[in-house]
Amino acid sequence: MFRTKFFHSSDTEELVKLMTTVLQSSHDGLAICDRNGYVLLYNEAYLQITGIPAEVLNQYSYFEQKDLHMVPDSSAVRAMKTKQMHSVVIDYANGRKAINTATPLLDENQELLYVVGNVRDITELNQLQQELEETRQINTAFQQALEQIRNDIDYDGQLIYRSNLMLRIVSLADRFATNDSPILLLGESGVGKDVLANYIHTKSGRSGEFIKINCGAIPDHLLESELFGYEKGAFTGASHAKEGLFELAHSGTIFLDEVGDLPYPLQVKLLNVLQDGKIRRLGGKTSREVNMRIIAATNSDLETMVEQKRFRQDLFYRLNVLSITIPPLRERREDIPALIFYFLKLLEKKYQQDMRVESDALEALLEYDWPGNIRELKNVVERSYHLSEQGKISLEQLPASIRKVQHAAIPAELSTMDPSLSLKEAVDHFEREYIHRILQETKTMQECADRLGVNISTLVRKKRSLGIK
Ligand SMILES: Nc1ncnc2c1ncn2[C@@H]1O[C@H](COP(=O)(O)OP(=O)(O)OP(=O)(O)O)[C@@H](O)[C@H]1O
Repeated sequence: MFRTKFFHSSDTEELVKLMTTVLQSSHDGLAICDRNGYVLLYNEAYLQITGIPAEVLNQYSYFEQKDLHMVPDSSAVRAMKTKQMHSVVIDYANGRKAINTATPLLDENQELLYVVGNVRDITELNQLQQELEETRQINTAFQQALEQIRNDIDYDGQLIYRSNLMLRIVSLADRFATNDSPILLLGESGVGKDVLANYIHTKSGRSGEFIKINCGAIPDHLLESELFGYEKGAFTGASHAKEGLFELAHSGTIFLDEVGDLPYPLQVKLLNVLQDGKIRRLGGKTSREVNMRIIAATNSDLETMVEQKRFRQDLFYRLNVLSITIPPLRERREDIPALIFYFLKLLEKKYQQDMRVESDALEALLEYDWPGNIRELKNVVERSYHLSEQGKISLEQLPASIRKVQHAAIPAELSTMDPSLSLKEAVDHFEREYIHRILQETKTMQECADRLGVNISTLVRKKRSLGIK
C-alpha cells in the first residue's frame, strides 16, 4: 500500500473501518493474524475459497488449525516460523485450489507483529489449463489424422511390386485374406503395411468397410471411447450414444496401426474382443457381437516389448497367429523403378504434365538406401516433380543425401526414354539397360547379382525374360 500526502488520519477506529472495507472489496481471500497465529481480520472471500468456517477462525490459531489437521497446510505458520514470506498451493477440503501467500510484518527489532495472508483461487485456472491441454492433445491428433489424409490423397490403392520377395508376400496375403483370423503386419515405417492391409481387405470379399485407426495418434483417454463407443451419459459430455470403430467395422476389417502404442489397460480389452467377438460400449450394460477382421500393424519390436512388460504376451500370441513381415525397400531394389514410374504416372495424370527422369537422377534414386522406404521414395518423387524444369527431373532436383550416392551415368538413352511407353515397357527397358551395364562391369553372375541386390536365380530369370545376351 502506498500513501499520498493527503493521508493523515490518526483515528484508529476510522483506520479499522477503512481496512475492513478494503478487505471486503477484494476477490482474493485476505486474513490478518497476530504473532500467535490468531486471526484478527478476514474477508468473505477468504471463507468462500478456503471453506474454513468462521467459528474455527474465531477460536483456533493457525498453529492449532494445522496441528489438528483442520487445514492441509498453512503459509501463515511457515511465515511465522521463519519471519519470511511464504507461498504454498493448497487443495482445500471444499475442492478448491488456491495459492496461499503469507507476508510477515515485523517491528523495528525484527519481532513479528502480524502476518497478512492472501488466498488466490486458481481452481478455474487449473481447470482451464487442463481443458487447454486436452484441446491441445485433440488438436495434435487431428493434425496427424489430416496429415495422413493429405499423404493418402493421391494414393489410388494399388500395390506396386516387381520383386520376388513381394510376390511371395502378396501370395501369402492372398491366402490369409479369405479366413477370419487376426493378421499382424510387421515392417519398418513406410514399407506399405497400410497398403497391404487394404489389399487384404479387398481380397477378403468382406462386405463391410475398411476402418483404420492409428493407435499412436489418438490420446489414450480418447482411444477407448473411439474404439468401443459409448452410451449416453457414460461420462461428462456424453450427451448422446456413439458407435465405436469396432462396431463400424462390423462385416468389414479394422486396421489397428501402431498397435504397439495401445495403452496397456486397453490391451486386455482388445484381447477379450479377439477372444469372444463381443464389445461393450463405455457405460453400456450389454455386449454386442461384432463380426470383423482385425489386422494389426507395427514397426516396433513387439517381442522386446513383451519382455519389457510393455505389451501383453497373451495379446501378442493372439495377434501373431498369421504374421507377415514386409521387407524394407533396400532389400527389394527391383521394386524401386516400378514405384518411381508409378508415382510419376499419378502425378502426370493429376497435373497433366509429362515428365522424364534423367539417367543420372534415376541412377541416384536406384542406388540410394531409402531408410524411410516407400513413403520417402514417394515424397522424393513428388518433390522432384514439382521442382523439375522443362519436363525433366535431373540430379539437381534430388535431395543432397540422394545425390551423394550417385555413381557414373547409366546409358544416355534412358534420359530420353519415350514418354508414351507403358509403365511395364518403360520398366523393362530400364531393367534391360541397367542389368546389361552391370553385367559388363562385373566378372561373375554372382558379383552382378550382389551389385543389383537380387539373388542369382532372379538375375538368370530376368536375363532370360528380358532377352539379355
Ligand atoms: N507397394 C506399394 N505400392 C504403391 N504404393 C505404396 C506401396 N507401399 C507403400 N506405398 C505408399 O507409400 C506410403 C507409405 O505406405 P504405408 O502407409 O502403407 O506404410 P506403413 O508401413 O503403413 O508405414 P507406417 O508404419 O509409418 O504406418 C503410402 O503413401 C503408400 O501409398
